[in-house]
Amino acid sequence: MKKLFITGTDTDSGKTLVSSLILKALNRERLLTIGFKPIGSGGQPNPDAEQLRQLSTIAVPAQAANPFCFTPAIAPHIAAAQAGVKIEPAALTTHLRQLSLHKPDLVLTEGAGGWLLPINDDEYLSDWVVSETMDVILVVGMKLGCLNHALLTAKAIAADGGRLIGWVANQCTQQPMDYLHDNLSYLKAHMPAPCLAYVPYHSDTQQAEFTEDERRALLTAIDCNPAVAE
Ligand SMILES: Nc1ncnc2c1ncn2[C@@H]1O[C@H](COP(=O)(O)OP(=O)(O)OP(=O)(O)O)[C@@H](O)[C@H]1O
Ligand SMILES: C[C@H](N)[C@H](N)CCCCCC(=O)O
Ligand SMILES: [Mg+2]
Repeated sequence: MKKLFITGTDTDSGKTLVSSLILKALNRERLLTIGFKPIGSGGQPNPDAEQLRQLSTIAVPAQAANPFCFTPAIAPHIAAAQAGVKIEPAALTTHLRQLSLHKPDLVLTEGAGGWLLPINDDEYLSDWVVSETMDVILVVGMKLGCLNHALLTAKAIAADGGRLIGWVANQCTQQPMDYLHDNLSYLKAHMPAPCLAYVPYHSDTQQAEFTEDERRALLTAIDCNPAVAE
């Protein structure tokens, strides 16, 4: 079972949208997929988890797809403390193992916020991701400030011992950022992993899909040979 983790340069950078595009691309290869949002804040049920559940080929209950679910749209460790819950890495692993019993080819785990998300007073989600040896894809929300956010995140992933296999540029604002092309070129030259896709702004995100080349780049990055999967 492959374990893919989707992180972002920030909250609202486009992790759920890009996760959805990845699931759509993998589903076309008839791979068995489960979308997992272990920790979510901002709604019950969590809207991200529900979106990923709809695009997963294996159906799992809402609670299994999003075991730590908090209503207020605040940092999850604060919401957890308010609810009298402590989020611990061992529990995250238990929930992931439960999903593995469905025998998926791939579990796509969406983070919350960015790479260094506190899960309690002492621990970060990123440490659990590294301990689970997940492949990481970084979603870069293309807006002013993203160069620093993308480069810092890539540095942190490497320093933590994580495996960044690629990044996706996501035009997360309706008005494209100024000098988009120059910013993209800079990141392509300086990020330590390949750019797998550029996602333009979509007025209807449900219609969004990767191009054929992007789908192939993704399958190569996660080491899924289409010929074998078909
Ligand atoms: N390329 C895009 N085109 C149109 N809308 C977008 C695009 N990227 C992001 N959005 C919109 O911006 C909002 C934030 O995107 P998204 O929910 O994917 O971010 P996120 O990183 O998953 O946030 P969170 O940290 O809450 O999980 C959503 O309403 C989404 O539809
Ligand atoms: C509510 C929001 N959309 C996300 N679900 C949670 C973002 C947490 C960010 C924590 C932080 O880094 O400050
Ligand atoms: Mg999301």
